[in-house]
Amino acid sequence: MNKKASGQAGKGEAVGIAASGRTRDIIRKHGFTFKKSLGQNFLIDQNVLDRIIEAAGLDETRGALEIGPGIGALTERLAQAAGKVAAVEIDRRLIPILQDVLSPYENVSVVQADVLKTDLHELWEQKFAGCEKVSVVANLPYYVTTPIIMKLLEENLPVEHIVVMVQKEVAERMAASPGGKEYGSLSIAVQYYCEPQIVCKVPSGAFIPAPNVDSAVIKLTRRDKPPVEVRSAELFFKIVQTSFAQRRKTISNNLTALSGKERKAELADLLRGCGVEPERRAETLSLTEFASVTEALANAGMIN
Ligand SMILES: C[S@@+](CC[C@H](N)C(=O)[O-])C[C@H]1O[C@@H](n2cnc3c(N)ncnc32)[C@H](O)[C@@H]1O
Repeated sequence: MNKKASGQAGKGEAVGIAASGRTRDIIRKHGFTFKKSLGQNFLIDQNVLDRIIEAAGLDETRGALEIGPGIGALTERLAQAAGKVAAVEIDRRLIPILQDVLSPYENVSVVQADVLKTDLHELWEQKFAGCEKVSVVANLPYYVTTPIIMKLLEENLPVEHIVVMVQKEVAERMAASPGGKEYGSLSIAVQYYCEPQIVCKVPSGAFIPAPNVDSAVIKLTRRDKPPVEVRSAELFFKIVQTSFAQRRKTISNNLTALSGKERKAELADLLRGCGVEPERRAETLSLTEFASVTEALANAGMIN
């Protein structure tokens, strides 16, 4: 197995395709049929697998949690690179195929479950005892990308990196800076907990069946502490969500939902005090500005 990354793509560039017939052979052997409703687009490209494994930075002291192993193309590579691997797959039909494909590896355990209904803290304790660090590495089912990412971020799991394949536009939203249309509450949530880096863009031909959208691999490195100080993450995200409630409205108009119309003038003064003109839109505010606004509104008793 070639472990060396062969694609030369730099940050965010498209990676070259090197399709493998192995996935097709396994699918044929087991007579597997894809379920679109479960986001089943299997990765058949060796260059992309190389890039994911390289970005995850695994070794025998580290663990990897894979969400949605499919027929195990990435799982096999994780088993070779990490000390322990746990893979959570919702589709029961894939379990015997995974048992067959992964039979040479003693360090992999497959769990049949919906990851969104799984107690990940318990899974961590059961599957990763003795691992120094654990990363999440996956080609995510696109229909549930955001709920999975938010679960991983909000549950405060001891994750080192999250290296995931997602729809290209979603990767761009996660990594976006203030001022553009991609920047929104997902960017802020991701950047509050992690440092994002787009590893490579991936064309639809890297999968079978080919999805209708382009994809990208993104690496999220968990921060030791958030880049801004707020009295409570819950209040901070309440301000962010409310500020983006209607993107075309000004921040002042959106935040009136919290302050009440009768305190609109006071709200405008508070925003100015934070260096934020009330006519600005949420998409122009940095994390630091959202943190200042959170503190000002909390001090004024406009949110609790
Ligand atoms: C995009 S495919 C990736 C398959 C494989 N890892 C690969 O790269 O070829 C997504 C996988 O996630 C599984 N899946 C979908 N929803 C899931 C959920 N809620 N929990 C766990 N697995 C899920 C699908 O059955 C499928 O195997």
